Amino acid sequence: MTTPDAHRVIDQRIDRVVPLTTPALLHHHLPLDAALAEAVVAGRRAVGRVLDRADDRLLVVVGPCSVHDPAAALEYAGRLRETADRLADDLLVVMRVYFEKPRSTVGWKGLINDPGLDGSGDVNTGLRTARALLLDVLRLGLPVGCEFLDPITPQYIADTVAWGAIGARTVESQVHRQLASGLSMPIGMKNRPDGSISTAVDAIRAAGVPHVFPGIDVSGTPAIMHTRGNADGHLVLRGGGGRPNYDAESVAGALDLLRAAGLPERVVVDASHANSGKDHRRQPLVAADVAAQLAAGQRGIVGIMLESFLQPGRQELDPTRELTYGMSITDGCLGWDTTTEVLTELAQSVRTRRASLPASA
Ligand SMILES: O=C[C@H](O)[C@H](O)COP(=O)(O)O
Ligand SMILES: C=C(OP(=O)(O)O)C(=O)O
Repeated sequence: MTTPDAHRVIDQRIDRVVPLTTPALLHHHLPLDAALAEAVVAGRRAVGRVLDRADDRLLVVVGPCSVHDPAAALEYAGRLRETADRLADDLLVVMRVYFEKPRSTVGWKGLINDPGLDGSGDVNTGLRTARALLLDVLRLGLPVGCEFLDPITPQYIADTVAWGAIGARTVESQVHRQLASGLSMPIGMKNRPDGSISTAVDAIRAAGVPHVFPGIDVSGTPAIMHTRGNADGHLVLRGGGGRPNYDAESVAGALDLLRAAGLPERVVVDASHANSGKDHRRQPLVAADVAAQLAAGQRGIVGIMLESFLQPGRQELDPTRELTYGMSITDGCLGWDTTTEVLTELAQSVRTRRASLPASA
């Protein structure tokens, strides 16, 4: 307190302050060893090569809408690893391991914020659980993808991540654009919930250049971050404003916007969210449309995102009822069987695209 009256003006709406572990301490207890660090570097490089079309495979970011049960997420990762290996000639599979949920109004904000699923907000446990799971997924041999929402969480987990997203609700935020400019992995910028694509294009441009902003360093100390800019920014089409934007015409329009902005013409299509009207049963239809575009030779689509878990659909987080194992508590997900069918179809479409294009294209 700086003056005797400070208590009258400081933290008037803060109920409680709980110490937070530092990134360095978490890394100390849950280290990324040399082999895993090499896997992260290789994963980021592989994603970058697909984005640059030096590799003609399709990037597939697939996994639960959110992780609420690490055991179920790890079981999912084990299954995904086998499928990813089987389809590795055509698909670069990155597992969605999402711990931070941006909410339209209120709701569960993800495992880092509330690992107890009960509003108790034990962020220290959340960070520890999240990092442990990320390391486990890496050990299984899968690269991971996360959304970065809170500006300080990357110091705790970003060293494990091969692909990141800035979500639809934060893509216009300067804080998130600055953050993306310093993140070490390729970052997908979602179009805004109202469907605005130009906002995401602006975000790619903003994150592509250096910034200076206050943050924390790995020791947890406040620090002025001088970033280099992220050249691997790309657009993620997730639909919005009541309409999808995965169809060929929308994709062509988005590629035009990127070209006009002097950016690489490449998009990832999110088959979920407003592209499926949040109905998981529609994701295969979106994927089939994307597959048809690929088979017709569309090279501007470099990736797809699917929300998928062990069980299809979603369930309410209701403290009075036991949760169904392997089912989403946020947006509805494809079940495992449908996921493998969709991935197999996408791999076939990549082969068709490859066969239809000259080798040097
Ligand atoms: O991906 C998950 C949700 O779409 C996102 O967190 C927003 O959810 P909400 O609109 O239910 O808050
Ligand atoms: C919240 C998400 O997506 P969006 O930002 O597109 O709503 C998500 O992918 O989990």
